Amino acid sequence: MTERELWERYQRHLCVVPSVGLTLDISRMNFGADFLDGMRSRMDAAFQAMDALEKGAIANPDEKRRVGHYWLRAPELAPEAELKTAVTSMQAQVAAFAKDVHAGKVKPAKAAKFTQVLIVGIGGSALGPQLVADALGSGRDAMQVHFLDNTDPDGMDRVLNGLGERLAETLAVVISKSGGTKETRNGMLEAEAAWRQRGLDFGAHAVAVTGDGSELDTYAKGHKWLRTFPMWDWVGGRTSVMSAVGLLPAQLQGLDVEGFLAGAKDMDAATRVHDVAANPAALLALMWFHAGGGKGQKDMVILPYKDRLMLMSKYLQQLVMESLGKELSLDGKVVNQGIAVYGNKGSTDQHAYVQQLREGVNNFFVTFVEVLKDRDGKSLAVEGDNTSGDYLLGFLLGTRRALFEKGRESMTLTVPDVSARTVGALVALHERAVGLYASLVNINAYHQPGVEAGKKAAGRVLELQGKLLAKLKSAKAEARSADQLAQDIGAADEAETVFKLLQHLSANGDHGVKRTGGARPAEARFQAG
Ligand SMILES: O=P(O)(O)OC[C@H]1O[C@H](O)[C@H](O)[C@@H](O)[C@@H]1O
Repeated sequence: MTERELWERYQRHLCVVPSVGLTLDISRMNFGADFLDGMRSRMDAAFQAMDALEKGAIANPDEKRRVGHYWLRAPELAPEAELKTAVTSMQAQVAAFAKDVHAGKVKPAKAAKFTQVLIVGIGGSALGPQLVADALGSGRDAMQVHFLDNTDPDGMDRVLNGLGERLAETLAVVISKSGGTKETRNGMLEAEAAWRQRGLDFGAHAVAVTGDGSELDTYAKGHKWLRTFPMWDWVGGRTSVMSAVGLLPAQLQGLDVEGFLAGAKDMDAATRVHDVAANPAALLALMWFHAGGGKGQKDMVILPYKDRLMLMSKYLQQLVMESLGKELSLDGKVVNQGIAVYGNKGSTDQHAYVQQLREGVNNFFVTFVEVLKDRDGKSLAVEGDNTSGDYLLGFLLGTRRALFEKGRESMTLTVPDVSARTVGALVALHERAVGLYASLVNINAYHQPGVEAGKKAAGRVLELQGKLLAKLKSAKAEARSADQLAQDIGAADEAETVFKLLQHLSANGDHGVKRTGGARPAEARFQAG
């Protein structure tokens, strides 16, 4: 294709969303002239399924749940008055609480004001708040936000020690839809202990966002936390950033929550239309389908040329992979669907893996994100008249061209700035694209049965550890191999897991397990100290 033809293809296919100032350019995807027409009936079915979902159909059949994240920014569209009230009342509660915190009406026991927020959550209960905080935050925010999003002890120490004295003025926001996620429970208990060590009452510094009657809800009420905010089963974790999960942290941080919701609402209006050419979510879904043959054969590389959007790939990784990575189709056939997502930011990535993108295995397509506004205020001329921002665009366009020359496909999303409106619109765009793509490939985007297997297996590992410790204590002084100990506890088939447990136990002082003997598994001996 000549540059001239490409320019014409760009203009012909450019999807423009004036309400949020976003454009989607699909001209550098190599779909044929008849692809869009050929997909029409499948796309129509996807639109219909989406319409039904928005009207309150059971769009998540396995869990028999409705899927209501679109109502979070347009409560008037909720199918029942109670749902509308639930959303508007949550929004009002969150705003009023943040206002009281900022004004010092809700205050800590031993400091004048809350100045820090510690969010404890994981997956959908952390990634949205992390994206929003990083994309929109600044040193001028009403409160500074910190995260515990894992059960890594050293990771937690780093955050809690970093807060140090400021724990006295920190508000802990523990977020878990189910209220039973172990990583979050552990983070909460570790945070509670850190407060206690400083002679502070955790409950007077803590709020929860969780489902009514969950373990976390019961704990928060039992320990007289400041309050709890609701989460509902009709909002999925990975699409919960516009529920209290994302809105409470954003309000506390002092971000433009109204703009965030309005950007999403405007994008929803643009992506609800059944006209593919005018609907950027439909086009995205179709391009994903084209690139991967409807089977996810190509990975999605997210490349925003903007530091503030660095977490977008991480956020989309969960949204896309947890939604689309499914073994079974809606009819119960084995399909092993999914699209792998990775990325970071440009131009930084040009100095890392873009080498492979241009010359290595051609198993991906890129979504470039171009942000028109460079910065607040004027820029320095760094070379001739050129600014750093001119370079950033130069690198984006240069890389895009270099990839195209080598037959590597890409799309470009162009947005005016990284404002709350824009971030809301980008989230909503991808939520809709994921839902439509799921219909195109006939899967349920709204459950995550695969996640449970790992959790159950982890439970069995900890059970095994309990038996192992009991055995080690009863057989004190006698050093035994992993194989012997596995047999002792009736788990001969699990010798490898037993060895891994012993290796970890002996590397840490918590349980007093000592290791002697050689470095290889068969040579190692373990005993209680
Ligand atoms: O919010 P929670 O119930 O604690 O869940 C946190 C996360 O963990 C689960 O394993 C799911 O895979 C995620 O979709 C969810 O967002």
